[in-house]
This record gives sequence, C-alpha cells and structure tokens, in this order.
Amino acid sequence: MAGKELDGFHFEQMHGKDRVRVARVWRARDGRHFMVEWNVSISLFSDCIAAYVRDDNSDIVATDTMKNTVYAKAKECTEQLSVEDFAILLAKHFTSFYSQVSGAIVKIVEKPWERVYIDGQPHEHGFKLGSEKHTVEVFVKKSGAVKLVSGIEELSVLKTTKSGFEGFIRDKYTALPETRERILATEVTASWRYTYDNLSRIPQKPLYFTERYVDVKKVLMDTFFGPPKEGVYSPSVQSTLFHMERAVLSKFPDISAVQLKMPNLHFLPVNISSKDNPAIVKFNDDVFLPTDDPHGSIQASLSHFWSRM
Ligand SMILES: O=c1[nH]c(=O)c2[nH]c(=O)[nH]c2[nH]1
Repeated sequence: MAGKELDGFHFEQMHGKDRVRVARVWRARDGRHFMVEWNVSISLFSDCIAAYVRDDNSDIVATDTMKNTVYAKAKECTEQLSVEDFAILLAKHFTSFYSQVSGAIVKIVEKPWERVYIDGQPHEHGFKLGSEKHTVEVFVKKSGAVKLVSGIEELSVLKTTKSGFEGFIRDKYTALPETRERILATEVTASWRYTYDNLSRIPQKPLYFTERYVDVKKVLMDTFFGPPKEGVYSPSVQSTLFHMERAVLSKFPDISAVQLKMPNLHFLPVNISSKDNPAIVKFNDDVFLPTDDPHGSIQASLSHFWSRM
C-alpha cells in the first residue's frame, strides 16, 4: 500500500474495484467458439491523499471507470489470451494511462468452463463447469517492474490407499492410532511465482501461461498420486506437499517459488457396536465417515534462495 506521513501519523491507502465479472467469447472461422469467464479485482496505488483529507477527488480514478476498463479491454482482445496476459494488460494500462497511478495489483479467478464432448466429439459451442480454478495475481509498477503469481484453487484429490501417519508425538492427550493404511484427501490451493520481474521479460508466446498452468497442475497431480498401478506411499501430508513443491521447482526454471495449502480432510474409520452386538459395523478399511470439520491445516512454501513468494 502507498504510505505517507500525515499530521504526525503514518497513513496508507489504496482503492480499486473488486469482483468485476466478465465473459469473453471468440469465434473461430471454422465455427468453433472459445470462451472464458473471469472475476477481476483491481487495486491502484496512487497519491490521492487529498481525497481523504481535503475533500479533493481530482487525483482519483473512479472505481466505476476501472470496471468499464475491464469490459473495454476485453472487447479489444480480439485473440484468445491467457488470464495472466489479461491481468498484465490491465495492470499495464492503469500504470501507463494515468500519471497519478504508480502501481496496480490485478487479481483474477477464472471460472473452469470446459468444452463438452457429445458422442466423443468436441462440441463447437457447448461448455460445462469443471472443478478447480485458475487464479492470477499480478503487481505492476510504473517502472515496468512486475511480480507475477499464478495458482490453482479447489483442486480436490483423494487416494484410497498408500497413505499413513506414524511416529508422531504420543502423550496423555494422544488417541490417534498409528497407521500405514488410510484415505488421503485434500483440496489443494497452490500458487507459484514466475521469475519474470519486468514487463519486457514476459513471454510473448500466445497462451504461454495457460500451457504452464496445465503443466504445473499435471506435475502436482502426478506427484500426489504416483504411477497409475503402484501409486506412491505418503508418510504424511507434509511429506507429500514437500515433494509436490520440489517437483514444481525442479521442473520449471521460470518458477522461483511455490506455496501449497493442503488441508487434511479426514475419512474416519467407522466402528459401531452396542452392548448386545459388539460388531454392528466392524471397520475393515471399507466404511468411512468423511468429514471436513475439523480438518488438519497444512501449508508450506518453497523457493529458491534468491526469491520469495
Ligand atoms: O499427514 C498428517 N499430518 C499431520 O500432521 C497429522 N496430524 C494428524 O492428526 N493426522 C495427520 N496426518
């Protein structure tokens, strides 16, 4: 946030528009349609202290104008582009168009519309909603300095075996048995920072970041699940999370930091007994009670020494 000394106080401020929803359709010559739906949030850094303290709005970009700009820029994008490129384009616009604006943060969440297949054929203009969401947060300064972070939200994954948890601290409050056989389920929130630190270094290849998103998601999933037949044993959520982060950093030289949040969504063994019947239901790795309240909350970030999230 932009900070300033004011009457002996420290004052920080920023303003923007949150949750501007826009959808863009592109019609290819061969009849196929492409579409995206984006939820855009904008924050501008500008010296508009006068508006706060002197009732002078002359340095304010109206948040309504920011909203209109989203639609105007979407209209101008005549070729399909990645959510990252749209966020960068918007942030670049605000910092270059207005002398008053020194920096802009643009965050976008893309709704996971996917082309439908009917009788095995891709539909020309039919889409259905998928599950996980592609996110981006970009910070652009007037100088051209950039911080670009992409991510995934709500990637729900589960495996029914090859997971355990042993060797943890045992004390008078510990009831959890050690196990080498349990369900591992989580909803992954991932974010990763790209190395590109200036607008001039952003790759110009169309849909570069869309491809990267697909590739990062694949590496995360491949590491979580292991090979299709044998899988891979997970000694803890912590270990699996770390291996996922390591895999992303090793595979992609243009990613300098990665953060993962992986709640441990418990599937509790079901054992039901009564005085007369000690085994109404006896657990044999088959019947579970799924619950997300409460859940374990596990998160970590991994970065090269020269970078931070
Ligand atoms: O993978 C796990 N990590 C934990 O920290 C933890 N704590 C717990 O009760 N179960 C688990 N499982």
